Amino acid sequence: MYSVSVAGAAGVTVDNMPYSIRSKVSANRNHPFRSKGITSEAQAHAYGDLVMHAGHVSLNDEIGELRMHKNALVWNLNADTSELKKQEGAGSEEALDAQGDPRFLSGAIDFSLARMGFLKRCFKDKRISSGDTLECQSADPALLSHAFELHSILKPRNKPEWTLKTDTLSFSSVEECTFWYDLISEMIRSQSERPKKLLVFVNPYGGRRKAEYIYDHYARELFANARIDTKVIVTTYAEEAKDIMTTTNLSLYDGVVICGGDGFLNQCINALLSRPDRDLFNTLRFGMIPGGSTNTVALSVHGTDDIVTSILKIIAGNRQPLDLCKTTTLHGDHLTYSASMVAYGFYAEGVNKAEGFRFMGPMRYDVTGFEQFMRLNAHECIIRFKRAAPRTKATAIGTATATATAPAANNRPGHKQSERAHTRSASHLPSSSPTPTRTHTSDKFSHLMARSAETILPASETTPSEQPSHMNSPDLSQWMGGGANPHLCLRGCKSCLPDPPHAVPISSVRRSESSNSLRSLNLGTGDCSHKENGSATRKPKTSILKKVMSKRLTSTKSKSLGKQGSHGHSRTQANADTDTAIFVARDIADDCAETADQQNATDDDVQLKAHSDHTTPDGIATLTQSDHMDHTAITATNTDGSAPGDASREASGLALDHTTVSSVDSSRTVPAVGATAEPLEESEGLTFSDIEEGTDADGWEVRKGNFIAINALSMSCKHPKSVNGMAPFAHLSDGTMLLVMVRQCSRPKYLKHLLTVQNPKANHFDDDVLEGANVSEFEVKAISKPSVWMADGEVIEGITDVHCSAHYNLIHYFGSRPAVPPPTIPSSVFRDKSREYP
Ligand SMILES: Nc1ncnc2c1ncn2[C@@H]1O[C@H](COP(=O)(O)OP(=O)(O)OP(=O)(O)O)[C@@H](O)[C@H]1O
Repeated sequence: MYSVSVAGAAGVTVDNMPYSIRSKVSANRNHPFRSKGITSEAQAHAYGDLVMHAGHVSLNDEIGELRMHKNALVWNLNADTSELKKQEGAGSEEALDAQGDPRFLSGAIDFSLARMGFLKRCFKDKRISSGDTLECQSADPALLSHAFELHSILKPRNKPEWTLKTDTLSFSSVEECTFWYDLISEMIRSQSERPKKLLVFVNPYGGRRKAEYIYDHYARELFANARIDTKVIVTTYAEEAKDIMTTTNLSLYDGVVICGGDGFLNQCINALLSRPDRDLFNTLRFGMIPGGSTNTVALSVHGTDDIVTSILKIIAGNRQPLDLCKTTTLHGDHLTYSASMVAYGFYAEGVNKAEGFRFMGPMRYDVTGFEQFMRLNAHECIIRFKRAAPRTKATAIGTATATATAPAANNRPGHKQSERAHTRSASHLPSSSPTPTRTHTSDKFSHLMARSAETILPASETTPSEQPSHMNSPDLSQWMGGGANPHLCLRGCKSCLPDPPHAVPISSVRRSESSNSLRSLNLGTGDCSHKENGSATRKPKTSILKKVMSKRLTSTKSKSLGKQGSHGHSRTQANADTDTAIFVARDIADDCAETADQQNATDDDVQLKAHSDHTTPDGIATLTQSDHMDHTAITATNTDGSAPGDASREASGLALDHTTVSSVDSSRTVPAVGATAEPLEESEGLTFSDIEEGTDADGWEVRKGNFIAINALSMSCKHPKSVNGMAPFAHLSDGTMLLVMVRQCSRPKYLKHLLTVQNPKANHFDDDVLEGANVSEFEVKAISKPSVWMADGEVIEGITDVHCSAHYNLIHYFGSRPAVPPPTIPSSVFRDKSREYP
């Protein structure tokens, strides 16, 4: 980014020069290229030899090419570049003399709107036709050869929309002109973050089915002028983007851009993370040109769903790390990753039903939302969640740096696993995580780092006091995990954490274990999570993995027993260390199991063995990891040869059954929404009434009852109808998500809640029907009347019981947070009519 003072625009941030498009065509900043019915994006400014870019023009749906030829501007209708080249070589241009009209000749070679209108009339009158070439001599070639156009991006401080600005710079000599042209070109080239090659997927099916139009009329020209090479694929079937994403060599691209909605983006993200070389997520960026129904991700990240803003952020090469939520079954079978929202109940059912009303466009959500409201189903379930402690940049930097300076012993060859485990535990989980983080990394050091980080970090550009007064309500701290001062995720956000200095391994994606996991509950409700379907029917994990998981249970035995009153002693240090090793082992095995179905790792990979230093009284954990991150195997055996975990299950008194992973009854069908599960009284093991609300032995909080909606939001989830979003204070990259639980209530109360969500001046967390918690993990087990789950607007078929965990900075997005809060008036209410697509 460079700040260059140009004539009449002092201090403008010059971000992109090679545009050949001028926004003066339209007074409407959001649609700079639309005016008077002419969909022309052509403002070809050809100045002598310094033709910046000719670009494409469209006139009456005809595509043409503008270019300079011997000091004359040539407009060749319907000619593609190869055709032009051929013509040039053969010198066979057939010029149509348009000199008869003085308007055409008088204004030099600036094809302003009037001239485009004139050309349009010519076209209509059949004075010119497709394939004709127009030639026009410059009125003042001497002047024009000493000037060029500078195109810059304006980033207003008082609104989130970015706009284009064009300045014509004239110089007194060709030398001076060339000097500045070269200098600015060099400055632009030195912006290393700008993408050079993009893979673009256009979904002609999503939203109002205008994605192709949006891409052609907004993005194509801008990308071409910014010299970004694009491979554009307009999808022809639902899973095409996923198929291409899993087979294409993505290392050729700087980013994947979708022109569509959140569901389409979700598909591409999941496709990347399912690849063997998914480490690409460290470098590859995702971008979104809003072309779907809600475009929540673009709205939440940029603060606006303005198409031009999204495109300009891609061109500028902005990089915004995003947390993802990973959803698995309670048994750990991977389901999906989501960037914005995971929902159960009200919203998920609404989205599910809305699929049948796609022809209505975004309005389908209103229709099904109304139907949902009239039904107002509540779903009986148990929710367990682990609150995330408020994090600050300071503490995060402390842990990240502490990680980077891990003890040298871990860096020695053959100790690769320990190193990985260390990295993960220290930097990618919320600090409140009870997982086996290496707390032995000097607390004093972390403390010092935290202090120094506080000193060096720039203050947030937007302090809470600058935000609207209703955003500072002290009541809001109740759902922030207590203590944190809630503030919006704006530029310079204080809660979002800096990207760690090291690459984030995918294996940072982990879930923590707790002995009271809901999967261990056998309430006789029928496990609805195992319907045969795409992702839900993944192969069960290896028996080795089961052993390790059971091993983990064994190690937590004393804790469980303590709860039961059989043994009151606390765990020994040896046991705690074993936990660490086994936990790490389980984590790697998780990765292994996840990737096993998606790839066949080559057998000739060099295997590195890392043996855990920790020997337990009842077992040894052995890790075997290949050089390749995803080629990992793991073994764990009890010294007595028995199946690990059996003892713990017997002793704990809970019907712990982690081994059901391999004994899933795949013939089970999913209960229909609203169906009642088996009565609890007749079930084996625990009954629903045995579960108590409050905090369990693992420190997780438990809620039970009838819930209308359970939503987990990784970002503010702004929506055209909810200008602040469902979670106004959620953050893009703080490693947490906001869990929102809406209990059963009367229709008027729920209506009030829905209206409050839409009211930008109200705080819907004041509603007593709702409880919010900033969490790092949660799990839900349906008891009766099971509903459906949805991730980023895509329904997860056949799943009712899930485990979700927040994962810090898992992908990078072409975007940046806005500097200012969203306007207080919902854009949907006063939407500028000119923003509607034709
Ligand atoms: N050519 C196609 N034909 C049919 N379906 C498609 C095609 N291309 C993509 N899809 C599917 O369309 C679905 C919805 O797309 P998208 O998310 O872009 O729109 P949306 O659902 O209207 O918007 P939003 O998610 O913002 O509400 C995706 O799940 C995707 O798999």
